[in-house]
Amino acid sequence: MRLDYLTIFPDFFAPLELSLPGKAAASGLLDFAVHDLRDWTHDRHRKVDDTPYGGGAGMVMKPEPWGEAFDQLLAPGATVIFTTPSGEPFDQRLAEELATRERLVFACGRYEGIDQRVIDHAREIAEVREISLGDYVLNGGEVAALAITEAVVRLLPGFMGNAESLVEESHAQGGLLEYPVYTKPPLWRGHEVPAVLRSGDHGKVAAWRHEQAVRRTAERRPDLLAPSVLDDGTPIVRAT
Ligand SMILES: COc1cc(COC(=O)c2cn[nH]c2)cc(-c2cccnc2)c1
Repeated sequence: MRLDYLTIFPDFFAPLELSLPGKAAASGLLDFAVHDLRDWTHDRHRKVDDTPYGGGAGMVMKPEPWGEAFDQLLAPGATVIFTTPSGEPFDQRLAEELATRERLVFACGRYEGIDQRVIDHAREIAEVREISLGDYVLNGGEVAALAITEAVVRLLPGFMGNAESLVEESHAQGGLLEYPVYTKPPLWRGHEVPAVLRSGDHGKVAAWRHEQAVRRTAERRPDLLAPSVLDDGTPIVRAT
């Protein structure tokens, strides 16, 4: 998989040098490049933003630098990801879908956003996904791009040392939250490890873990348990 990042803060992605296992990058499993959007400006001030048509506070990112950057980066088969509060919600299912792509180009917006024509133009030449990390506003799309990168890359074959742990993870096991986990010592500051986990009875351990996952999900994320459609397929719309 090839990953490209377009940003006015390229240093934001320095952690990728640390976090993406060196062997993976070296073994050709993964290749990435960070690009400074200002490299596609031609004025003395390397201007990337301007005032919004229609007025209003803040600045909007100009279309020209993005267009020239895309001309260079959007090889056939690329998927462009705009990280934005107005995007589709990112979840494990979407991570699994993105992990099937050959090339992801992250377009990290700043200010009040990117001129809409950039997204409209990108849709004419590539697969485009507008993705939100959550219902909050960040100053830029870089943090979301890093989070999405980590969730996707760890799903690629050969990345997780112990592929078995991927299978067991929550949001993959029928959408239940993860059960509580324990390790040595058996007693710590007056807290004991649940006896069942030390019983050696794998059946009982599995049952206990499932029960804990269901209980935790019911307490913290009842929305994950509630059906979204009626038996006849009619979508259930919940009053918020
Ligand atoms: C303040 O307005 C914004 C902020 C951001 C930064 O990203 C987030 O805040 C975010 C991302 N996932 N959850 C929140 C991006 C855009 C934007 C980007 C592209 C096209 N259009 C708009 C706009």
